[in-house]
Amino acid sequence: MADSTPISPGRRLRDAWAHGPIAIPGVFNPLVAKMAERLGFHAVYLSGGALSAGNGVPDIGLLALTEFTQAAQLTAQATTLPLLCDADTGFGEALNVERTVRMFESAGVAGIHLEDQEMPKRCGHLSGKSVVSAEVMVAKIRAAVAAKKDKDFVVLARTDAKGVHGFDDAVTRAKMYLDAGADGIFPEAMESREEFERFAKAVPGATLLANMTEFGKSPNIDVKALGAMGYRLILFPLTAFRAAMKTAEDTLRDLMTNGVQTASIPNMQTRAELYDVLGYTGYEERDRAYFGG
Ligand SMILES: C[C@](O)(C(=O)O)[C@H](CC(=O)O)C(=O)O
Ligand SMILES: [Mg+2]
Repeated sequence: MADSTPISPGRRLRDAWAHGPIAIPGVFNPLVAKMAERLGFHAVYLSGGALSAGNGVPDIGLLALTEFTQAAQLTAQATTLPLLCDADTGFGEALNVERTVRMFESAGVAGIHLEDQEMPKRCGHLSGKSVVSAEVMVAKIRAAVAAKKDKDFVVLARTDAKGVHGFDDAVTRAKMYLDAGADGIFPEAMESREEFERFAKAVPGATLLANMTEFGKSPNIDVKALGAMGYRLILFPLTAFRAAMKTAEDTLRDLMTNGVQTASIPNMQTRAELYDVLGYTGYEERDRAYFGG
């Protein structure tokens, strides 16, 4: 008899990168997740930076775990794609991390990344960060691995150590984090193509994530080239967010200046396009069918 167990989100994320490398776009709301699915992406990402900025606060660990998991749940429900979530520093210490993992997992998320920054954390591409000891981070990873119900739920360890203690410490930490049970490593803020390459060689065989955020310390490298270096998950955390915010500002400026939005209309998603992504007609058809029509 065929196994009817549904494939878990974590399993789907692992399967996606096994065929990888995959581009994982940050989706700053559930509608954007639907768009990404339609465009053929294999996974989507909930960025702490975008979630924070979208709610009007900087990315320094101000939003609560429940605010993250609520956004994650709505996003996961909007798409069949596996959702990778930013879990910042885990919302506390090792015991908090247990609960963090349980909450993200029950929100329907495929996996998270946890970072080794000290609070208040900041964007990994800013200077002046500090990191906790490797031992503290190892404890958090052990707690995360112990807490997951689905063995395929993905726990990636991000190290911000490169910008604090240098490249070698990032490599040492990566190895410790893998030994502690992390499924892969996110080396934050590599500063050149050569550093991305060197890191991949220093941690052979590991599942690696490359963060292609804009206006930071890393160069923008394409998915194919990063794949050839050994990276499997290529993150574009704020790409669509930054573009959308720029368009929003331009549109509001146009309206403010001209008292009418006509010039901005060509930049807009149309009503028909919106309803198409939402599957609006399907709702109407089902409603009629429930009434026997
Ligand atoms: C990946 C990241 O953690 C995020 O929240 O999206 C950020 C991205 C950014 O601020 O550019 C980070 O790299 O710290
Ligand atoms: Mg973040």
